[in-house]
Amino acid sequence: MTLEEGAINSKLQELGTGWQRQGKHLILRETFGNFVDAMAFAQAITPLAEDQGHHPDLEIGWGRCTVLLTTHDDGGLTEKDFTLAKAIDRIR
Ligand SMILES: C[C@H](O)[C@H](O)[C@H]1CNC2=NC(N)=NC(=O)C2=N1
Repeated sequence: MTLEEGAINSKLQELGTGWQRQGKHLILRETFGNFVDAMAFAQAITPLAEDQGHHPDLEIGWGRCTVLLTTHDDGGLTEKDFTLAKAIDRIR
């Protein structure tokens, strides 16, 4: 079940700095000093996603890893996206 606007805005405030809401996505653009660290960040997210059965779209380039969260099955933002975002915050 997708979250209502008010719930999305209040949950967004509970997340770490840098998370942005764009339409049906939560987005985090992390930067690094090299490609290896960007890849390592993506790899560190892997077990969190597997544990939660919820998977981000990741875009990796030199010095950057962009995390996009949405619940494809429901067509928008759900609790699952915020739960994964919080877990990602703990490994930043
Ligand atoms: C069958 C499987 O559990 C589902 O397709 C899950 C897997 N991971 C998922 N991840 C995300 N981000 N959205 C989903 O709707 C989703 N669905």
